[in-house]
Amino acid sequence: MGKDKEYITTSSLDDLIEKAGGCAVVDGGFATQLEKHGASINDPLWSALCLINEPHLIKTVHLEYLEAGADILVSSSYQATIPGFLSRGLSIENAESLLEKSVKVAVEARDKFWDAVKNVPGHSYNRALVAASVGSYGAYLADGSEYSGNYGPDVNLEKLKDFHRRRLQVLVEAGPDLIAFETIPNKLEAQACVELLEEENMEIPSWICFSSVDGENAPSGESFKECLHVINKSNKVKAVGINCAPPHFIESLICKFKELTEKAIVVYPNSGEVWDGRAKRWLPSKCFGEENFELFATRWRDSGAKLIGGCCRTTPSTIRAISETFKERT
Ligand SMILES: C[S+](C)CC[C@H](N)C(=O)O
Ligand SMILES: N[C@@H](CCS)C(=O)O
Ligand SMILES: [Zn+2]
Repeated sequence: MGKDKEYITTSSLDDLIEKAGGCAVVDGGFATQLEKHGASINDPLWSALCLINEPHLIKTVHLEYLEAGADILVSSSYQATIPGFLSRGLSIENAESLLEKSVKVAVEARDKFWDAVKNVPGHSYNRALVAASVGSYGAYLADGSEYSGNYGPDVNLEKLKDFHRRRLQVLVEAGPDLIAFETIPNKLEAQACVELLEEENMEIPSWICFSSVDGENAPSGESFKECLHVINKSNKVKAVGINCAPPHFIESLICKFKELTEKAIVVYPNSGEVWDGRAKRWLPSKCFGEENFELFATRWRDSGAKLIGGCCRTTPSTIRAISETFKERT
């Protein structure tokens, strides 16, 4: 009986973590790697502009992260939203089809890569999972508010649920393995995500990641204790953590999260550079260089994180270093 229950509640995400030796590797900055290929994304749609202008680059970037050893690909939909696309003159049908495309391209890249490597003797890859990226409302606003959590007095729970609902439905219909809520900056939006997962009866696992600008709290100033209290009530959320925050915040946040939740912990920090939302550019990190990333990643793994990768300004070389370091130790 105990075994049956265990079997039934095991998700594809748990399986992957186990196959990866206890800690799976998430990919790195999608937008960052697009830019390395010359994509211009200084735009309110940011990385989602590529879905319109340069869709061929999306698959290239996904394949580069797979080749580097990513166990999980995060799709190109972070800043892809129906209102965002409508404001560019696209129809609802076109907007939805671009959302669908963001997942399908990632699935195609995963399948192509896996077909090529699965029978190669001695290969060290896992069949990757595709996470549909759901960026925060602040990402859509394109004013840097995913790092402040300040949505103003007019944004309430229902408005956030309305904003996320249709996009989530379309992304999930396209067939990802999981849902990745990214850079959630406040408790209200975490609540909206949790309620939507229940109301829409989502059957694939989700993770919810917060940003953090002080290394202790959500960007809104609300404590992670409050934020995780909301998330712990949901069985649909399988992992919770931090993305796109500086790497030197991560170890202590993992320790904090371990006290606040039984869920798996996911961390994929940025390079430590700081986003200037007005100028739309990254400002240099004061105390972090990319060369340290895999050493930090080992400490995050030893602290108990089960999903580790990179966010903005990290690249396939960051992910390769993490993947190789982890594989040496398993
Ligand atoms: C993760 S941030 C660097 C993405 C871009 C931001 N939402 C903006 O549009 O300004
Ligand atoms: N995964 C996103 C960034 C999240 S902050 C992207 O690179 O498009
Ligand atoms: Zn990021």
